[in-house]
Amino acid sequence: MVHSGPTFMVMEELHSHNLFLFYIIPSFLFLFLVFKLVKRPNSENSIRNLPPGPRPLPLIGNIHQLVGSLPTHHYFKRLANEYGPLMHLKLGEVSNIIVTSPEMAKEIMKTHDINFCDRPDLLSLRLVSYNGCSIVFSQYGHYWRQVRKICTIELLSQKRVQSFRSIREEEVSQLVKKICANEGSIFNLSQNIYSVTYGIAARIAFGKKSRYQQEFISKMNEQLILIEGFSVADLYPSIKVLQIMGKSKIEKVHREIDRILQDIIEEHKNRESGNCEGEEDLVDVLLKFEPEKESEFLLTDDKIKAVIQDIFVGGGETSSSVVEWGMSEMIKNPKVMEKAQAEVRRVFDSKGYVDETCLNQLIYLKSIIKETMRLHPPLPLLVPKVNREKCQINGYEIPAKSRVIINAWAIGRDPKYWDEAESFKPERFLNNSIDFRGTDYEFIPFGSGRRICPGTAFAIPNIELPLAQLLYNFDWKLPNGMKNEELDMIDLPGITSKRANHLCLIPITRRP
Ligand code: HEM
Repeated sequence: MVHSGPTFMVMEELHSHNLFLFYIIPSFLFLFLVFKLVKRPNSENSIRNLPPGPRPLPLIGNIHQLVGSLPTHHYFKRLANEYGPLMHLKLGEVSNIIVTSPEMAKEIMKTHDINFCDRPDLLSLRLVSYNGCSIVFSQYGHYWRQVRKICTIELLSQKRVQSFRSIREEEVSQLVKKICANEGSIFNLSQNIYSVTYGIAARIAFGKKSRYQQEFISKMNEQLILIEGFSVADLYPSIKVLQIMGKSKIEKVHREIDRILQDIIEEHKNRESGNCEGEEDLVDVLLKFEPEKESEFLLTDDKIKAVIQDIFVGGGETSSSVVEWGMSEMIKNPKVMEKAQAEVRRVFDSKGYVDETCLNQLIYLKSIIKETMRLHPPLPLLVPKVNREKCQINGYEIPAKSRVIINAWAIGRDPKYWDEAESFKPERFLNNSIDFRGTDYEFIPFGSGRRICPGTAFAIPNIELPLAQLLYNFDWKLPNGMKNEELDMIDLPGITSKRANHLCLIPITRRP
């Protein structure tokens, strides 16, 4: 879901040497400096005992320590090695608290959870979420509770997820057919995995025959990229002119998405009056709460549009990333791949094809999926939180309204909690109760506490089914005589941790 995080998005912008950054910042820094020199000290100067962190420079704070070609979660991990699991970083004029241990994560998401349940109010996110009406970016309170409850019951429950089984099976079978047709040649698995999971999300959200599907997917991707590189204004919230200037590009894409979503809603409203029949999709479900209906809780069109985007990005982006990294790790670790293939083939050979009926028997595959999310959590920095009130954590003072970032990626690789932390060893999850439900703080790919991801039941079959199909039907090798160990595992700077380079493999169809 978009999962879009504020501060670290900004870092990606810096990595890509965004022109905006270089032209706009110098022009305003001078004015800002003068302004700050005249108007000091601010309230932050008077705060004592902040968590340790590198010394900030005037104006830019610690931004310079995060500039380079690596993703932001790598820099945060390096700095945490020096400054500890609760670290204070000043980025622009904003206080950030970076959390890098299970104990500190538990403090934030369990002990003090209710204080840390808000989200940062950022320019780009405000725009794309219709003023904070999406589940992921709404502030903690009545609206968030209601809209999350509707989605959990009506869309994300086990029963509902089960009802989407035929959609998943059809879409993944199409992928298998496409791969068969490309047997022996180089196949871009990354691209095709993303289009399958987005295809599933689109069908569940809009219904079978949406003519807008492709256009919507491509605009959403455009918006995600813009969100990632669009937050200079959010580093300097007090410079209002940056907020105004920052809007234009994202506003344009957002208007296009808005138009598509409004058309889809209108189409569904007409269909509701009896034109068409078919399975209930997400838009049908949300329209039950439109203001004309007799419901206790009402959703306007804008709110419906915000929620569709949540589900769409949540349903598409994150699951694809797990499938992509899972296949990458198995290519790099051929023994794991062989063992997984043997399991899938043993379970499904009597049937002769893979469907969802026996996915539960794939115990080793499930441990591969956990191990993949340990090393490559789709949202490496989760989704940032904000605390309403000042509080004490581990003896340090956390100022009110700090942006709190939890580095789940670094926690999953900490040798203090994991043997051979950097190695891909799915066996560690066999005969082991560690799970991603949010109570084992050394393994938190879905977050924890009140704002834990509500999409786990929805996500798991989206990951298991494609992986089982890829393992059952094909053997895989790297192109151009490349050796398994030569496959790079570089992640793209961004709020979601995709592979930087597409995974391209040669499929060989298995003929039992
Ligand atoms: C492997 C798949 C997924 C991963 C790893 C994942 C991870 C996350 C994480 C880390 C958060 C933030 C938790 C926090 O703030 O502590 C989140 C929030 C959220 N996710 Fe997911 N997610 C996945 C799939 C999905 C799916 C399939 C959906 C829906 C179809 C979904 C919908 C949401 C929503 C609506 C939120 C916002 C919750 C809130 O703020 O109350 N996610 N997800």
